[in-house]
Amino acid sequence: MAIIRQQDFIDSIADALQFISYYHPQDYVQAVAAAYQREESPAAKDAMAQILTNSRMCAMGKRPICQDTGIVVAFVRIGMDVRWEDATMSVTEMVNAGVRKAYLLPDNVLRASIVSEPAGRRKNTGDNTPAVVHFEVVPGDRVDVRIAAKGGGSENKSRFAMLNPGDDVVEWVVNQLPGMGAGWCPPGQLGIGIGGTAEKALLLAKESLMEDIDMTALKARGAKNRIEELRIEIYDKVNALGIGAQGLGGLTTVLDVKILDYPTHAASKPIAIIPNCAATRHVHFELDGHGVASFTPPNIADYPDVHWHPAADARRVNLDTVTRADIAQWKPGDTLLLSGKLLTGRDAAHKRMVEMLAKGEKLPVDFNGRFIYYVGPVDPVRDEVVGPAGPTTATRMDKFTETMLAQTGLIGMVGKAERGKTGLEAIKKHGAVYLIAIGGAAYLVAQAIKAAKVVAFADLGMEAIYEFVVQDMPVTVAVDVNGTSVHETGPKEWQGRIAGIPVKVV
Ligand SMILES: O=C(O)C[C@H](O)C(=O)O
Repeated sequence: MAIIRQQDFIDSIADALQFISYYHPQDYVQAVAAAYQREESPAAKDAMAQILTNSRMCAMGKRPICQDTGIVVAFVRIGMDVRWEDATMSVTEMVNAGVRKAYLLPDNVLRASIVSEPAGRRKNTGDNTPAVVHFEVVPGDRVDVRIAAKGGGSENKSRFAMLNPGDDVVEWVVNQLPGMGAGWCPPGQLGIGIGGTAEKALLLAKESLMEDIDMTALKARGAKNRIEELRIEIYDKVNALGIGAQGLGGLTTVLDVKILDYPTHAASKPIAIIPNCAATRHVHFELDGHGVASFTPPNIADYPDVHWHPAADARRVNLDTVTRADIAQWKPGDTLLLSGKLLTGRDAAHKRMVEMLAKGEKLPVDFNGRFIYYVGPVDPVRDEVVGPAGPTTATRMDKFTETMLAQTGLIGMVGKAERGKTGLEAIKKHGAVYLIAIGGAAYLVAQAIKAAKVVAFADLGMEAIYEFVVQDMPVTVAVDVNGTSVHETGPKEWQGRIAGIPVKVV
C-alpha cells in the first residue's frame, strides 16, 4: 500500500508543467536536428534552425518554448493499492491546483489561454485551469501520470471520420494533410487513433502522442506488425507531400507517426488524427509514496550545434516609414528584418474591432499605414519587456481581413501559416502583404521586441492590442501584393522535387 500526500501530487503536477514549458523532450530535439541536417529546402532549413536555437535558448533561460503554453491534458493511472493522505480535493481538483501553481509561478509565469463559456462570453479563467484529465484505475501501488501542455494551433487541426470497414486508412490520413495546412506548426508528429467508438478513437490519438519519437529506430529494424507497417507507410507518404517545416515546402513534415488501436464494431472503422506541433511538451512521472516527483534536466551540451542568424541578404524595413510603394517591391520568400512600431491583435480583438466598425464606432487604435502582428504574448518576468511572443495562426483572421484592410488603412499583417481564399483575395484587392514569423520560435522572436505596452482592450488579457517596438524582428514574405503565397508555391515545388529526387533514408 502506497500513501500519497495530496500536496506531493499537486507539487509534482506543477513541477512537471514548469519543466515541460522550457525543456523540449530530447527525442524531439534530436529528431528535428536530424531533419535539419538532411533538409534541402532553404526556407524549411531556416525555420528548423530557428526552432532549434529557440529550444536551447528556452532551456538556458527557463522561459516557455512557445507563447501558447497550452491546455493541460493528463492521463492519470491510479493503483488500486494507493491511499490518499490528507486529501480534501478530488484528483481532478488536485491536477487543477498543480496547473494553477505552475502557470502563476512568478519566476516563469506561463500564459493563461483557457476561456470558459466557449460558445458564449469566452472569458479567460486567468490561471489556465481547468485541465482535461483522463483516469484509469489499475492494479498496483503507484500513481502514474503522463502530462502534456497541448498547443491550440495543432489541436485545431485535429481530424475525425467514421470510415467504412473497407476504406483505406493510409489514403484517408494522407488526404487530410493538405487541408490541415501549416497552422499545426510542422515539423511535428501525427497521433492517430483507430477503432473503438467515435470518442475512443480521438482519445487514442491523443494518448499516442505521449510516446517518444522512434521512427528512425523503427525503420532501421523494420515493422513487426500491421500498426508499425501503417506508421511507416503514412510517415513516408506524408513527407512525400513536400509540405515541409511551417508549410514552406521541404523534405520533412512529420518526424513520427504514432498509432494506437482498439477493437471496434463490425460496421465501423472510426479514425482520428491529432497533430503535435513544434512545441511538443509532455513528460511522465510516477508517485510511490516517497514524496514529490523529480525531473532530470537535459544537458545543454546535448543540444545540436545550430545557432540561427538572419540571412546575410535579409532586407531591413523601418515600419515607421514603410510605404505601399515599398511593400509592392517585396517578393514571396524574401526575408525581412522589421524595426519600429508594430501593433498586435488576434482573435478576440479582431472580433471586437469588426463589430465596432459594423456599428460605425471609431477604433481605439489608428491602423492607417501600419502593420499588425497576430500574437498573444506571455507576460514578462524579471527584466523582460514581454515574454515569448511567437505568431498565432493567421488563417483564423481571414474572415476579418477584408474589413480591416478596407476600413482601417492597415497595410500588412504578420502571423504564421497559410491564408485562406478570402484572406488572399482581400490581400490582393487592397495591395497589402502578409509576412510570417516562425511558430515554435517564440522566445527567439521576443528578443527582437524592445518595448511593449497595451494600447487597447486590456480586458482581453493576452488578446489585448499591444504596441511593440521591434528591432530586427525576423520575418518572411508569405503573400505579396499580388496574392501569391509561399504556402502554395513551396509545397508544390517540393512535392515535385521529392518525386524526382531520391529521398534520403532516415
Ligand atoms: O495561441 C497561440 O498563441 C497560437 C496558437 O497555438 C496557434 O498555433 O494558432
